[in-house]
Amino acid sequence: MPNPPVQVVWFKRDLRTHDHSPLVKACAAGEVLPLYVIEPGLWGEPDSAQRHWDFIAESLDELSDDLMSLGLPLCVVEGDISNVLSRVIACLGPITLYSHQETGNAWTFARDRRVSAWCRKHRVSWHQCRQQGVVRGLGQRRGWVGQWEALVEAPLASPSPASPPAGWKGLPCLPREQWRWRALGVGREACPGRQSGGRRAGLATWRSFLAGRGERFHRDIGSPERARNASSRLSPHLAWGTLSLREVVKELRLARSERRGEAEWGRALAALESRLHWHCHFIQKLESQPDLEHQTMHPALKGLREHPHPGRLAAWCEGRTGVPLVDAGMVALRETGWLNFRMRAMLVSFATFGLGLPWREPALHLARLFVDYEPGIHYPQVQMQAGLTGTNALRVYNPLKQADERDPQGRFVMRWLPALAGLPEAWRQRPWALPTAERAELGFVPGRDYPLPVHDFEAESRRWKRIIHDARQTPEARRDSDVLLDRLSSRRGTRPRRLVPPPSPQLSLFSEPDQETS
Ligand SMILES: Cc1cc2nc3c(=O)[nH]c(=O)nc-3n(C[C@H](O)[C@H](O)[C@H](O)COP(=O)(O)OP(=O)(O)OC[C@H]3O[C@@H](n4cnc5c(N)ncnc54)[C@H](O)[C@@H]3O)c2cc1C
Repeated sequence: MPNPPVQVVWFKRDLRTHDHSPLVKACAAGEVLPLYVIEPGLWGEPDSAQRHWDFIAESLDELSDDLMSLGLPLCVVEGDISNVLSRVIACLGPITLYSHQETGNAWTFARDRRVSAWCRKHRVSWHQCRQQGVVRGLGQRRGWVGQWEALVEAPLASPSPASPPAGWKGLPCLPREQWRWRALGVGREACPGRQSGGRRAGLATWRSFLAGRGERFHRDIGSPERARNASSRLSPHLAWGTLSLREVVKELRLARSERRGEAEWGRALAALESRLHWHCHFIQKLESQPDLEHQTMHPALKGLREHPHPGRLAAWCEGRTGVPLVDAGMVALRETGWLNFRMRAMLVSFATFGLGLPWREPALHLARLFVDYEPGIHYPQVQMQAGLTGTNALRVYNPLKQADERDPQGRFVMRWLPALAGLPEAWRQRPWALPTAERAELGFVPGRDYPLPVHDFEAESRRWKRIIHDARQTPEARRDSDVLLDRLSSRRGTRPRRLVPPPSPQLSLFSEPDQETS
């Protein structure tokens, strides 16, 4: 009689054992091999960075311990996933493959197609489960909200103890010390203030939010300084899957019912729940239109802003544009790997409108700096803030106005740009305008002690706003906007659909045999 297959659980952006449907199913089915593959192709992509790996490695460390308590080893292997799976079969015999669905970048999409073909060729069943409220192969958004609700309302899944296959030690699993401190990726800037990886750090962050620091969430998330403490800080844990979206939403709803009658908490928790919807709403956009990673979203806006301006790009990337709130944001991001939403939006808005840069290089630079880099949120957000969706109101952030509203005393700017700390409050956000008398008295020379603005960013912004506004007004552009709205928006309304969008390119992944969703 042939051996029963070994259940291989392939961990990707789901570095936990709790509420992990593929692991639960595998443990119920037989002997289990938990597998994490360090894929050189993925780490050679321009959006990868050492800080991502450092967060992942800390998370794998804990995952390994948590699996051990179920009786299972974590096998970390380096190589191409199809080769690794072939090696597993050679060593252990037939397998069944389990994983979560992934909406990653174009590289992971292509890799999943290769894995799918490999599975067909080797007659391996590949069971893929949903972990986000993202629906694979969705052509348009009607009913999407109901599907999100069904996912988060489903019970949490706990794996039972299981045994590994007897021969697993014959696999080329790397010892912990070899992967734990590995140097990988292209973005190597040190990140001393990075959030720690691992489920325990994720739970501690989440519990501290619920226990107190979240009460002012809705009031403080717009402040670059206060948002660090007031917002949930769940993003890297959701992006790398040390926490599951479902467990967070369930605990959030419980907290909402326990705090009924506490008005501030009610507003704060409702605001957070909306954002957990947006999380999946944005990832669904990339799932439905994967070329958003490389292509400008709206056809009428393609090819408009193409001049690379290498000097301006370098100044923006290095935090020396001469505009303090922009530069402080970039330095804070480099040092900590995190910024609040508004600062992220402003950095993109400044790069694309204020400096007239094409969106792609700034998007990659930010992807490498965000510890929580999540392609499905990142690229649609970048396109939106660059004014390229054609469907949203054109919103351009002026960093001087933002500074007056969000950092009026210049605390954030002083913290990240110490060169400006000695200036009186009125000039911290506009050091170029420091009067001559004060320059002598303070010994501060604009252009020497802090860069002068590289460019007339206000005039450049107005120019791009006009160009993009005009390009959106043609009948063809409006027609294209309707198609995009139908495909990518999750409005609940009954607006009649005017055009049928083309089928989703991801549909091919969904419709391959041996794939299931749950
Ligand atoms: C240009 C740009 C790029 C971005 N890139 C990323 C990215 O790569 N990864 C990422 O997780 N977020 C990204 N965001 C969204 C948002 O800024 C971050 O999720 C948020 O700042 C993370 O901090 P937090 O966990 O404390 O968020 P909270 O405000 O506490 O929100 C909780 C969770 O909700 C989700 N969320 C919050 N705001 C948004 C939003 N506007 N759109 C979609 N989901 C949201 C995130 O998963 C977040 O962790 C981007 C925003 C912009 C403008």
